Amino acid sequence: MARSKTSKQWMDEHVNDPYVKKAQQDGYRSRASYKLLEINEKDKLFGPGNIVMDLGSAPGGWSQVVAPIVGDNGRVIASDILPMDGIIGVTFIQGDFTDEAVYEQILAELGDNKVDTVVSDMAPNMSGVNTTDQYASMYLVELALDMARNVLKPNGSFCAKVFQGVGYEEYVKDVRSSFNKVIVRKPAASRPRSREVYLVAKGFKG
Ligand SMILES: C[S@@+](CC[C@H](N)C(=O)[O-])C[C@H]1O[C@@H](n2cnc3c(N)ncnc32)[C@H](O)[C@@H]1O
Repeated sequence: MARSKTSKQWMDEHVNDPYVKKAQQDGYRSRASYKLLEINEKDKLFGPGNIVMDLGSAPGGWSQVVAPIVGDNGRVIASDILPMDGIIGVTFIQGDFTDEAVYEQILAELGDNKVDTVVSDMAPNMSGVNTTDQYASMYLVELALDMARNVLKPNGSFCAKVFQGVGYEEYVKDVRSSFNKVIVRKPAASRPRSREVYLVAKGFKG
């Protein structure tokens, strides 16, 4: 009963959501595109010729934003546990990011290149149990930070979705230890009642 009420609420919200409508009009696969567009407008996360890694990329809304900006001289390496339809200029690797073999496959795809910006919009399937969900999501952002530390060029950038809750403050501190500047963003397209925020970290200390 409670469940069907929640799904109805979700469906009503989804149908009336201005970003869902806008995404359909603009040809974006996801309303999440508007979060990254807003963040990039403010924080200039990537530009022409950049190499960008997009973690938790499906269905592709963020890659669709990044690929035309980095252009023909740039590169986007995207990965998700779910399949993703192709996007010109984007190399996609499907697999579970917590699986070491997948992590290694992403590194292999990169070869000797270093990355200008790592973005992560990864979020686990929510079980509804707050502590379980919080631990699962913190684990994913910790792995994303680990990847960023491995692949970023000195002065590179990192942007990750993080849920405020247990472990959040420690995580922000950990990010601060590797970057010169860390800002917390809550884009307009992020639902107010969601505990998600986006950490934008610039100036990787290398
Ligand atoms: C909010 S969605 C990303 C939306 C995307 N940024 C876009 O604009 O289309 C979160 C994604 O994280 C992915 N994800 C969750 N757990 C993952 C894992 N263990 N490994 C890889 N991807 C994962 C989900 O499959 C989902 O596609």
